[in-house]
Amino acid sequence: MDFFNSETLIQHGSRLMDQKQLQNCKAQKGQRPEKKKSRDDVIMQFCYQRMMNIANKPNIRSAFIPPAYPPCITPLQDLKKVMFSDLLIETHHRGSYVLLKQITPTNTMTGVTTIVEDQEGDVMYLQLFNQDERTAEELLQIGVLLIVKEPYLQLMSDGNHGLRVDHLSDVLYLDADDEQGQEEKSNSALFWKEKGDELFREGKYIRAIEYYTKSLNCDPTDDDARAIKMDLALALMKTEEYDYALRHLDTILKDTALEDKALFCKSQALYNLRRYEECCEVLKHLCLQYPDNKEAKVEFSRAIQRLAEQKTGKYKFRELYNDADRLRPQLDHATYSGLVEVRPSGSRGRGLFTTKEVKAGDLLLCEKAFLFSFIDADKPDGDIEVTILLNEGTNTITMGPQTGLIRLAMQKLHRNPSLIPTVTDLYHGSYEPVSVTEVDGTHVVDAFLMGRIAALNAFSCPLSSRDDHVKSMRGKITPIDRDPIVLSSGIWLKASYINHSCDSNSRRSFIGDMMIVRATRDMPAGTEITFSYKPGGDDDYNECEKRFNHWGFRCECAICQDVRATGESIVSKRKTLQATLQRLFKSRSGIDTARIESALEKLEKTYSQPASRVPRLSLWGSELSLAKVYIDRGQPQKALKYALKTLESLGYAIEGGDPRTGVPLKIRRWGLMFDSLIECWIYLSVAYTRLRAHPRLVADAMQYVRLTYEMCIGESETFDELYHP
Ligand SMILES: C[S@@+](CC[C@H](N)C(=O)[O-])C[C@H]1O[C@@H](n2cnc3c(N)ncnc32)[C@H](O)[C@@H]1O
Repeated sequence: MDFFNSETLIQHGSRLMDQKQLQNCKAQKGQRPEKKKSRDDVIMQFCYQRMMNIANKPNIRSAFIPPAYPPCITPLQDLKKVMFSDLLIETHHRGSYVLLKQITPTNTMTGVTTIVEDQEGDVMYLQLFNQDERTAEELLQIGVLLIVKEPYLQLMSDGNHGLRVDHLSDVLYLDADDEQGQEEKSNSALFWKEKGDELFREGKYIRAIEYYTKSLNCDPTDDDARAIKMDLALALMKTEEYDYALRHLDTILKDTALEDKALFCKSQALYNLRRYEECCEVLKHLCLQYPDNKEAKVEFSRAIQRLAEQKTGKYKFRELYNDADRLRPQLDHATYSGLVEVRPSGSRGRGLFTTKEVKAGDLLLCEKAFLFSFIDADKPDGDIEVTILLNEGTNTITMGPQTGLIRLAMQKLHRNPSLIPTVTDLYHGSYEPVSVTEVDGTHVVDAFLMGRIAALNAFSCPLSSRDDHVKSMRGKITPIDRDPIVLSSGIWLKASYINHSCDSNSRRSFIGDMMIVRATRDMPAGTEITFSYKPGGDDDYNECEKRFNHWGFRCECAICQDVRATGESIVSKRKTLQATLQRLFKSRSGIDTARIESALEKLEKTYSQPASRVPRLSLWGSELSLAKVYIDRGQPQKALKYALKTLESLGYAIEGGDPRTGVPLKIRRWGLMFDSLIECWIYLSVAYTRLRAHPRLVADAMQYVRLTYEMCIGESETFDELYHP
């Protein structure tokens, strides 16, 4: 089965959407669940499902996302304890909580599932979504006590009833010793520290943190407290809870015995939070105070490199490619955003604007993904897992790597709450999140808010724009026809403020999880940067109206406005002519250039506005194909004509370039940017060579090949490897 065939997946998703389960749920809403199965039957069924899941890992996992519901913001002490027998189907039990004991191992599917019992011995499925695997592995063990706040009882697809938890702060993991294992009780700080050390050595960092925290609560001496905090900070670094590590480290930095260890740990926490300036300060101090610390020197030079990238936007792109591994595309590089800032953008909300004048090709952003999820497409089909999420609230289907982003976001923010405001500030439409940010000592991150943010801000992307370009050069993929099930998806915080325009002035490209945005036009300071969210044409009136429904806006760029003003019948004539042209280019009896030229003339007549005002999206592709035909047939004059026409149709204004006069070729006004324009400029240079034009013209055309490559691929360091000048 071809997992990247989106049709198959969409059909699979639609079938699930139609499932009777949804109707059943609605019909039973508010009812008390019927007890059809005995406790043993429920446990046996679960264990069987778990065994099957382990034995034949399914390739497609699917899950329903219920209509949005807010996280619990009431402290536990104000909630009332209830039992399973009090719960009603499809109901959020506001003001209540259930105390549960885990009685089976876990089964990991789209969420983590286990069987729990309440204090009356009734059993039920518990489904925890957005949990990370490490927490599930370390904390969810048979015998563990949990509290689920404001429980939500669902009818599951297999007919069983289950508690569903989406928000991480709605589950509290109790200390099992509170209710059992009394022999483990101790008031000795060192007893708990030793237990923590043991768990740390076993790599069970979450539990080690639990024990170090217990140890600190047992009134250790000042010296012991500092040592425990150091161990705690090291465990927190392992679980990527850098904010919390910093909090503890700051209290022990005065301890001379621990200072270098604590400073080093602090520098690493700051580095991981991408606070490079502060990180450099700490490492500078550390290197001065402890000149023998070799590791600190290495880290200092790494942090200095990041800071330089952040400040200057100078990257060694070759290094980025070397670092970007198919299996580890997350790169260790800093974000540069020196020429842009977020400002209000009228009816478009906020947008990203230039702060200085920029030239076509200038680097506007080189941004490290905040979140990144990918599928290794080189795996055999049988090993690829695809998740499909069916959203009952918005009636939408999400699949592929984007489905992992919500879980990643929840975990990252849960571990590092200092990052929450930047993420929750991203556009989330009309979704209204709860205003409480902390409850029961835990930060509240709304899973449905993250869902909206991911849906409206995530971009799908290739793992390398350059590799894609090479593949498309070899005819393996056509960028425009790319299957919508792409292989990676991420959220880039700054780039999330870039609004869409079909008539855009920038291009984004990717190396691993770094997004590179370059200007494709000369722009004065204060220009709003736009790029295209979704490729589209100007030959489908209805599509033009609906293309951005997902994002909740209608594009008002010059191209879309012109499609509307042109009217449905002329616009659909474009489609017919485009189909004719495609047929003519594919004709087995040979390409009839006269007929192609005549169809192109007719197509040109469907446009009433000059191309400099409204680029002609239906025209340029065929003009470029015709230029290639003329190059192949040794007719350089005609090739030159159609290559120049291609540029003109995309809104470019070209000066000079006449092979007879040799007046230098210069772009007076930049138009729309597409990868295929690299080819277009190559045809121009070939045509000039064959026409024996002044060598300056060949050089001018080649200079634009390089610049176009830089805009589309993100860098020009690798240009010469592909295109020898
Ligand atoms: C990724 S966000 C872009 C930043 C957003 N404007 C903000 O205020 O944070 C996408 C949202 O921006 C708005 N948007 C983007 N392009 C637009 C356009 N051309 N016209 C109107 N709204 C647009 C839509 O609301 C869309 O859902």
